[in-house]
Amino acid sequence: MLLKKVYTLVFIRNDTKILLGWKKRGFGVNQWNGFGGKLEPNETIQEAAVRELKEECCLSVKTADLRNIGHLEFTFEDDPVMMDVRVFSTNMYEGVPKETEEMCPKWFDLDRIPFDDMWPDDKFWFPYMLKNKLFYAKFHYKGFDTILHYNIEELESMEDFYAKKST
Ligand SMILES: COc1nc(N)nc2c1ncn2[C@H]1C[C@H](O)[C@@H](COP(=O)(O)OP(=O)(O)OP(=O)(O)O)O1
Repeated sequence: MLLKKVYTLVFIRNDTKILLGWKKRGFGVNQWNGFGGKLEPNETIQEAAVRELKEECCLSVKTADLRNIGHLEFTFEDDPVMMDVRVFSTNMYEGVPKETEEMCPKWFDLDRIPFDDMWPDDKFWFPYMLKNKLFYAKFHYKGFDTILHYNIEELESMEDFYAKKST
């Protein structure tokens, strides 16, 4: 049986650029990614997303300005934990991105995303995000470099997706 752990993943972007962070420690170290992490007790997913963004690159966002744009599930061979990742995006934020002990932020042009230095799954679902399509994707890894199989689908509505998932 799989144990589920919920994570957030936030992308700050506008029509031409996206903010990524270079992970300096922990899971996914030495790769670019969005900003996020595990939920703390008694925290909503949106609250966790806001907190992790602030902790990792010093930007402030309001929960109401976060748009849930996708859902990712990651499993790893011989590991009973499924990572359940809620993906958010916004162009509404306050502050200037700053390096922290966990992440070093940098803006990238949307046509120059550094996929060679990112999780291998990103190249499959980023195109949905960049075209403003909602998505649900599952990836099963062997180790951290090899995707054994995956599935990705476009969604009409995140609300309908979560409503169906909970039944
Ligand atoms: C496996 O593929 C993944 N791809 C992408 N793009 N992002 C992933 C993948 N697996 C995990 N993530 C995301 C989900 C989270 O945003 C972070 C991992 O969070 P982390 O382990 O750093 O959580 P924290 O609560 O910040 O951990 P600390 O206890 O170290 O602060 O990566």
